[in-house]
Amino acid sequence: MCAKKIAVLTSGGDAPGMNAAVRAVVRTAISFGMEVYGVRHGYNGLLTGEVQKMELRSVSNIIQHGGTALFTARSPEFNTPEGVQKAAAKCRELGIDGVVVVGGDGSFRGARDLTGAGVPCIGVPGTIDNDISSSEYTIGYDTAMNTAMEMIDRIRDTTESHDRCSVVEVMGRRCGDIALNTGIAVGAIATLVPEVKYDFEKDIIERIRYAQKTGKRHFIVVVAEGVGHSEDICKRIQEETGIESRATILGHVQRGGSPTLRDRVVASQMGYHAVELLRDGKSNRVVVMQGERIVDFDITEALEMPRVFDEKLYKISQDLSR
Ligand SMILES: Nc1ncnc2c1ncn2[C@@H]1O[C@H](COP(=O)(O)OP(=O)(O)O)[C@@H](O)[C@H]1O
Ligand SMILES: O=P(O)(O)OC[C@H]1O[C@](O)(COP(=O)(O)O)[C@@H](O)[C@@H]1O
Ligand SMILES: [Mg+2]
Repeated sequence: MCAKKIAVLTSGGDAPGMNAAVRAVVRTAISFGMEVYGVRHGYNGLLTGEVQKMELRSVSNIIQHGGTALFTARSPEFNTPEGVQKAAAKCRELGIDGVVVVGGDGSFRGARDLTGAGVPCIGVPGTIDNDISSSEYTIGYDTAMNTAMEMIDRIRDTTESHDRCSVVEVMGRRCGDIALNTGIAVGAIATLVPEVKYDFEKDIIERIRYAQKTGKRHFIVVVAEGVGHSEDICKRIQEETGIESRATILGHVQRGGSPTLRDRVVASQMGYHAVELLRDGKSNRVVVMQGERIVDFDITEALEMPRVFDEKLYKISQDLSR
């Protein structure tokens, strides 16, 4: 059945570009003659009925803003069989026959369960981590990496002035993509990612010593959040090399800020595609990027796809940082 009255929500960690996705869903739905509702605070809004009708102007002036105008949440109540049934009942009560969920892997599991409870859902990947295995790209990733790069460039100015070593922790719970890319972009001497086991002596100390011999006097080590222990790593570097060292955890600064052009455009394409799917009577699909094209997969199959770590990019990062 083709959806006539749809809802859109943002869920999990916010990501720059989520607003562009919401705007695209709302305006596409209206141009297809559908009614569209905005759900606040992620799945929590479906449980409490925090739902409002959206018009063309409801999404004016948000495309350039970070965060999510619909707010977001991690909802423990929804993450139970009873919670999913309660949310499905609320959708039926409101006459909502399709939901676009903008979020990460956790949110997609929720979308799969809600579809199972009778409410057709479409997932749109919005997370800075780029950890959705079925998609080459997730909304917010480009902005977050550029923010991390700019912050580390600043750290480098002061690190260089003092001939120090800076250990910088970037976000990425189970995924080293932000670390790997920013590590290359800032010329880190070592980059630690959760996908590759590291040896402290070989992968950090020996690299620093070799570069010291060739005249290098300041060092940046990038550590993914999923590897952690950046304070300890920093202390050990200072103890073993005698180089004065400082640790910085970049944290949530990476999740905020105005989305880059890439995030705004990809979010617009993905939001549009999601509404096309609901218009065509599809459900339990996730919108993804494959080879720079926007396509879709079954959510359940997409969630089972293994993540592919870019070994070649990792090798490049190793060979260039000397
Ligand atoms: N296995 C699951 N089944 C149903 N709902 C889930 C599941 N995992 C997560 N969710 C819902 O999705 C929300 C967002 O997931 P989370 O993992 O926190 O963020 P993200 O979507 O960014 O990965 C959770 O708070 C929960 O309500
Ligand atoms: O803001 P919170 O809830 O502490 O979550 C932090 C986590 O969210 C992220 O920023 C994004 O992850 P999700 O997209 O899975 O929410 C991770 O990089 C980080 O580990
Ligand atoms: Mg996640």
